[in-house]
This record gives sequence, C-alpha cells and structure tokens, in this order.
Amino acid sequence: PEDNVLHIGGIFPIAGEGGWQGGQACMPAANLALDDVNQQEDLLPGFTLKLHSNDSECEPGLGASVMYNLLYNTPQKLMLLAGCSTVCTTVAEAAKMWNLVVLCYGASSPALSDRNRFPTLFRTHPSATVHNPTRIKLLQKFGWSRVAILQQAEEVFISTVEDLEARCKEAGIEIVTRQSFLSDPSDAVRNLRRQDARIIVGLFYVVAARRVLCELYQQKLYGKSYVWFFIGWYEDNWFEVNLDKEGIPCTKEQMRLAAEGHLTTEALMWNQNNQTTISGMTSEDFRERLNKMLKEDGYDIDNNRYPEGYQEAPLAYDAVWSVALAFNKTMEKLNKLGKSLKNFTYTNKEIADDIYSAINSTQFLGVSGYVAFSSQGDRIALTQIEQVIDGKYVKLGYYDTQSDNLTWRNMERWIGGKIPQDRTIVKKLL
Ligand SMILES: CC1(C)CO[C@@H](CC(=O)O)CN1
Repeated sequence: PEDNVLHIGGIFPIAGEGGWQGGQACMPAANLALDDVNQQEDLLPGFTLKLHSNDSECEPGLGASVMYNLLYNTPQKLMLLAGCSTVCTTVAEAAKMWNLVVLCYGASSPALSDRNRFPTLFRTHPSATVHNPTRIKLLQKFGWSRVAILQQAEEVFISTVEDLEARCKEAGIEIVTRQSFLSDPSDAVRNLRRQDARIIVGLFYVVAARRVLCELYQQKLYGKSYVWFFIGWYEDNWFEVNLDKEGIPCTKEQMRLAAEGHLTTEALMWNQNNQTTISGMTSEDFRERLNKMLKEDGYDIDNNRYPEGYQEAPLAYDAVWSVALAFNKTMEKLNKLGKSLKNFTYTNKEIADDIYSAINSTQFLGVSGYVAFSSQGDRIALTQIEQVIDGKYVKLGYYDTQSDNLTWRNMERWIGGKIPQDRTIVKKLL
C-alpha cells in the first residue's frame, strides 16, 4: 500500500565535466542497497524504502534546484543522500530549514565538519583530514621531524593543510616551508629546493600531480635523498598516462624515475578482510554483484572500463543501510508513543531529532568497513599506506587513528638502501 512507503531523496553527480561524476557507480550501488534492505524482514517491517534520484552533475546550483524539486513535490521525503563536496555544502546548509538529515556518500571537504553550518550532516565518505594522523604517524616512524608542504590552491587542500599544520605543531614536527601553486608548480618546487626540503607532503588533484612529478624530475628533487607523500586515490598508473594530452614535457621513463619510492595515504573504502558484513555479503561479494549490475548498464568492466565513483561505491551502499537502520530505530521509538515516521513533516522538529539521534548512534560493519560517525557527522575510517616499488604500488600497511594502531608489513624500500634523512647532515670535522 502506498502509505507504507518511506521516501528519501537522492542527489547523484552523473553527467557534466567539473568535479567528481561519482554518481555513475554510486547510484547503482545505492539501488542495490535499496533492494537488499527492502528484502530484509527485520528491517522496517511492513514498510518499503523508496529512493527518488536526480542528477546534480556535481554542480551546486543544479543540486539546489534538484533538492527544491524533491522537497516541493510529493511524496514528502524523510532524508536526503548527496555526493560531491560542493553539492553537499549547498544541500546540507539548506536542508536544516526542512529538518532533514543529509547523508553524504561522496564528500571529502574538511569544511563540512562544522556542526554550526551543517547541524544535520552525516557522511559515510571520510574527510580529507583523515590522511593527516597517518602522515604524522609515518613521519614519527621514520624519525622525520622536518617536513615541507606542496599544495595546489584548492579549498579542500587549503583546509587539509591547516589541519596538518596544527597536528605537526602538536607532534613537534617543524614545517620548514609551505608552498602552493594554482596550476604551474615550477616556482613552488624551486622554493622547496632552496629550503633544502627532503620530506615533502604533496596535496593536489591528479592532473596537477603529473605536472609536479615532471617538475621534480627536471629540478632533480627526487631519488634517494627525497621522500614524497602523495594522495593515494589517483588511478594506479596515473604517472604514466595522459602525458601528451596534458602537455607534460617528460617521458614515461622520466616520470617513473621521479615517482619511484613515493608514499601514499588514502582512506579505506572497501572492507579489507573477508568478514561477512551486515548485508550478509563480504566486500568481494558486493564487488561481484556491482560489476554484474554495471555490465548490464553497459560498462566494459572486464576491460577495466569502470564508471567514475567505483572506488566510493561501498560508501553509497552503506549510506542506504545507515538510513534503513536509523529509520528502523526511530520507528521502534515512535511506535512506543503510538506514532510512526509517517507523521514526519518538514516542520516536525521532534521526529527530526529522533532521526538525527538514531543516525548519530548508528554503527555496523558495512562493505566499506566499520561504519560509525564522529560528533561532527564525519565518517570514522581506516587509512591505507602504499609505496611505489619498481613502478608498482605495494601495500605497506594500515592505520587506525582511533586506537593509534599501525599495522605494518615491513615491505618499504628506500633507494640507496637506507631511510632518507629529513635534513643535510653536516659531519663535524674532528
Ligand atoms: C576520494 C575522492 C575522489 C575525493 O573527492 C570526493 C568528491 C568530493 O569531495 O567532492 C570523492 N572521493
């Protein structure tokens, strides 16, 4: 019956060029989760969850109009799912006026961790600051207390570096210089050389990363005396592709030389071991089902033609499970008062608060790993550390910030056979 349907809105970045079109894989993943939760007997018994999806193209303006269409057309929605930091910022800032929780499956901007601006925001996608405790842990592990920072002038990297600087100060790690560039990194790299930077944390999108790497080759800021930290979510062969298309004045061999030995940090988005998650699947079972669905949608998965957002698909799948579990908890609470989620209206603050506290305390093992939210609604996540060894990424270990536990495989390799120094060691003359 129509009145036993719980409606939620879904805003996915699908078409368009700017930003992250991750809805291409995240919308199918969300629909897969919808099927699964609706078949779960003990979840929302007697009710069906329905997702009303639209395309934001990762454009905040379009995202806002999609949100208004969702809210000003019946049926009434109980919650909103959204992707892309820019769209989540716009949607989450407005949604509080409708007492709606916004659950973001694809937003990494640190600016979103702000309960004053976004009182009802939760995200299954970790903030970009999740890398920083891992970077500090690695600096301490290898005895580096003098680092430099090279960043692209983009909001997400500016706020991530502010968090990193605060953590370095706390840890007694000196930031010898912080260089930023808009699109041409040559002057910034030259300044790193002038300051004798040896251990450098690099924060930029993948196209800028290719320009930086070629610059490092040309200015010889690579090899056995340098350690670079890059972001780990670029595609695996990022430093060998698009060189002509993007006018990179280095050959593949030169890029490989400059890339050899660099470290990367990234948030874990696919549960690593073979545990059975709340859905009854392991993350590999989920991958098989998602691949099957994407092939039916026309993606040539067997030839590595993945849609954008494939990496983040588990975050969208687990976001729908978070909604179902939170609604289930809210229903149980409301039933005791002879009420139900059907009584929710955009002006009903009490039920909105019930939904908020239910999602706030939601914790479960999902295909993206253990799902839990911080007090600012941030996803608590593990990070993975890799190193390029002989041109290929090798997993070095994982870090759990909550328990300060570094799982290390002792696979790292240094050019020249020993750990590079963070400064020039002046041998005292006897
Ligand atoms: C890891 C990445 C690619 C970071 O950007 C996210 C999109 C965004 O923050 O707008 C998606 N996931």
